Amino acid sequence: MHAVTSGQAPEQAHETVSHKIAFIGGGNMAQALIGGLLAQQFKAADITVSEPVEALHDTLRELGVKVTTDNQQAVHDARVVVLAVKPQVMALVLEPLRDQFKNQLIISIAAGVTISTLSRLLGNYPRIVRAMPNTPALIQTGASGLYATAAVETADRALATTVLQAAGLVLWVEQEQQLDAVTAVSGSGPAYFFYLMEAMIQAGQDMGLTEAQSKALTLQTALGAAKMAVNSPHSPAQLRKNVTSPNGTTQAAIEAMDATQVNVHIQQALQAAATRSAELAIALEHSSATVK
Ligand SMILES: NC(=O)C1=CN([C@@H]2O[C@H](COP(=O)(O)OP(=O)(O)OC[C@H]3O[C@@H](n4cnc5c(N)ncnc54)[C@H](O)[C@@H]3O)[C@@H](O)[C@H]2O)C=CC1
Ligand SMILES: O=C(O)[C@@H]1CCC=N1
Repeated sequence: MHAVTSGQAPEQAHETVSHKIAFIGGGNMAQALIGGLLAQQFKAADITVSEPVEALHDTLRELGVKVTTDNQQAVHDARVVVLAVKPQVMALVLEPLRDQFKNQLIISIAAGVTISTLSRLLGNYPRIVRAMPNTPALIQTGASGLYATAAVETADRALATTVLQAAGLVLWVEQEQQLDAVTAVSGSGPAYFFYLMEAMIQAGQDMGLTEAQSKALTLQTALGAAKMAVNSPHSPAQLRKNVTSPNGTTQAAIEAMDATQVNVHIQQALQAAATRSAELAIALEHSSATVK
């Protein structure tokens, strides 16, 4: 795995980029990515979202983008098409689009849907990049893993990098299978930190803080720890040791976590995410039917 680019908002943030981008699906992840694009160098007028759920249209229109329910219309003039629907409906969504792609770069963000499945569903269309972003894209603090076959040209790779870089860190992987690990670590990753926050907020309340107090302390601590880990020359392991005074309170907490093998459980949880990503790939590989 190698980094093509890293860091947060790109340096050229205020230059306008004029590429027509169509999103098929306007749900959570599409909205997060659009938030990143709009905060960077992309124009709302160049973005079209096709979303069948009318209840989402007002939210999408508030972003300033064009909204439609017609997937074919959305992709027609686009330079980039982002497939942002659930893996389980990808086959149904792509079937009517099969003959609609001429020069568009397709970026699929669907977990576990392989390039070969996408290409097959689109009649061997070659210009496809798979990406696995995450929801902090909304605040340009996302992390995306990208993969494309050797058939995808440098210019298309660069364009995919530009689009996803508007959301934060971009890493290209050299093997498609590595996207299962990316999905487990960063795609689903925000949920693990939110889970830890939930548990810490509850623990603070159980020990006598109000919910507001416990939440404020937990969130600021998460922010501080993340910023330290990103900016420090030391590893997370060293930073943890720095907090841990001999026979102190942190040692008591870490010993309690080690006693119940919290680290092993976290590794098992990420493995479950990667396994599910691989399962989706297998289920969709030969089928055009929906998958559970
Ligand atoms: N939510 C997350 O944190 C991440 C999600 N992903 C991937 O992004 C994709 C979308 O996930 P979410 O945004 O969370 O789901 P979501 O359910 O919020 O959004 C999917 C949208 O697709 C729309 N849709 C359904 N059928 C459609 C059709 N025929 N044509 C156009 N749109 C249609 C739905 O109405 C829905 O609004 C999934 O494939 C997921 O694996 C990837 C990275 C992170
Ligand atoms: O839970 C999911 O399937 C999606 C993919 C990564 C994050 N959310």
